[in-house]
Parts: sequence; structure tokens; C-alpha cells
Amino acid sequence: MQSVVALDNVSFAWEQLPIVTIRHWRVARGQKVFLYGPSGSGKSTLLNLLSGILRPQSGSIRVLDQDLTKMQAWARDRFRARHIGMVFQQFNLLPYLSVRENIELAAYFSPATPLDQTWLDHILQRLELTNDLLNRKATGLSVGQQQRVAVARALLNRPELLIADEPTSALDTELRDNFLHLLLGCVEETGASVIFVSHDRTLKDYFDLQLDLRELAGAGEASPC
Ligand SMILES: Nc1ncnc2c1ncn2[C@@H]1O[C@H](COP(=O)(O)OP(=O)(O)OP(=O)(O)O)[C@@H](O)[C@H]1O
Repeated sequence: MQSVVALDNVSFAWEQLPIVTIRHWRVARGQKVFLYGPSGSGKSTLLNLLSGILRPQSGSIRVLDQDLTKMQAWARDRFRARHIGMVFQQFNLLPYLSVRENIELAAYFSPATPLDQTWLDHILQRLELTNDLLNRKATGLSVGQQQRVAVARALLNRPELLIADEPTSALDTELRDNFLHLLLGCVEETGASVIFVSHDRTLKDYFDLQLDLRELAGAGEASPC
């Protein structure tokens, strides 16, 4: 099976303090990974390494066979905009833009990917983002609606990899389950791989593989592929 993510001998330290150490890790195409670990164990740092926001002190991080550690910062930014969708706990929506403009930002940052209006209309419908919401300011929406806008933006360019950092922590149980169904339903259509970080272990059954970050640092061989 082809790997979308391949890490080898990666180490990253904040101010000389080792935070992420991974000998070998593979995530297969279409695989959905639930990543957990104690607070401060380096989950967000790992996601930032996978998306090329941070660069490790040593090792290789390959996404879709491209070694992010060998790219300049501008090339990593361009690669991320095209191939990696990201959803965060705080949504990261721009308050002065409308919902539609917030979503279309993903296409603006990836000029090589023309806006696919048919796909956009489809995900808006799947994510239950109705027409009347699209012209409103993003901050005027409910928490659940804002999170679905963030997902629409993350999926607009049909990324091969979706990274989510605690995206459900602001949602109550009912919204959380609805959100996961919508998110994973859309992802199923694109065939993207998912790396999903959460403290909430009750969510783990939505995913193909549950992984403790500490296992990655230790034995290394965390994925069967
Ligand atoms: N910009 C930074 N500068 C220095 N140290 C940092 C920085 N960002 C994170 N750290 C440290 O790196 C360690 C891992 O942080 P990280 O946010 O990756 O953990 P986490 O597992 O995501 O935690 P949580 O579950 O609480 O969100 C922590 O000790 C944190 O203090």
C-alpha cells in the first residue's frame, strides 16, 4: 500500500529539549489515524512538522513522496496549501471575511488549483452550510457552524492529507458526533488520509488506527503498512 506520510529518524527539540522522536512511521493512503497522548507530549508539534510549518533538526518527513525537510519555507507553504488540509480547535477563520470568502481562501493560497465550483457546492451541501450562511461574517455563526466552515475550507482543494488538531473540543457531544460523521463522510469521498489529534478517547472508534504518540517514539513501527 502506498504511503501518504513517511517519517524516518525524525527528531525535533524546542530549545534543546527533545519533544518529537520518531524512528519510523507510515500512514497509508486513505488511512484514518487517531493520535493521542498526554498534554505536552508533542502532538501539536508533530502536526506542525507533518504540515511543514516546523522543520526537524534531523530525519526525513515525506508527504506524497516529497521530502518536506529538503524544501525551502516558501515551497513548503505552497505544498501545504495544495496537498494538506488543516482544521484546528480555534477554527482560524478571518473575522472580517464572509463565510464564502473564508472557504475560498484555500483556493487563493493554491493558485495552481482552480476553484472547483461543483465540488464546493457539494461539500457545502454535505456540511449543511446553507446559502443564507455564505454571505454572513464567519464570526456571526455558531461554534458548530464555524467548525464546518473550517472543514469546507480544509477540503476545498481535495487534499490528500487532512490534519485535525482537537477540532471537536469546543463542541458538545451531539455536535461532536454530527461533526465527525460529516467530516469523515466528506473525506471518504476524496480518499484522503486523516491524522486526527484529540484528548477525547471516546472518538477513537471512528478511526482505522489508534496511536499513542509515545508508541511512535518508542518501538517506532506503529503502522502495519
Ligand atoms: N513555540 C514553542 N517554544 C518552546 N516550547 C514549545 C513551543 N511550542 C510547544 N512547546 C513545548 O513543546 C512541548 C509539546 O507541546 P505540544 O503543544 O506539541 O504538546 P501537545 O501534546 O499538543 O499538548 P496538548 O495536548 O496540551 O495540546 C510542550 O512542553 C511545550 O511547552
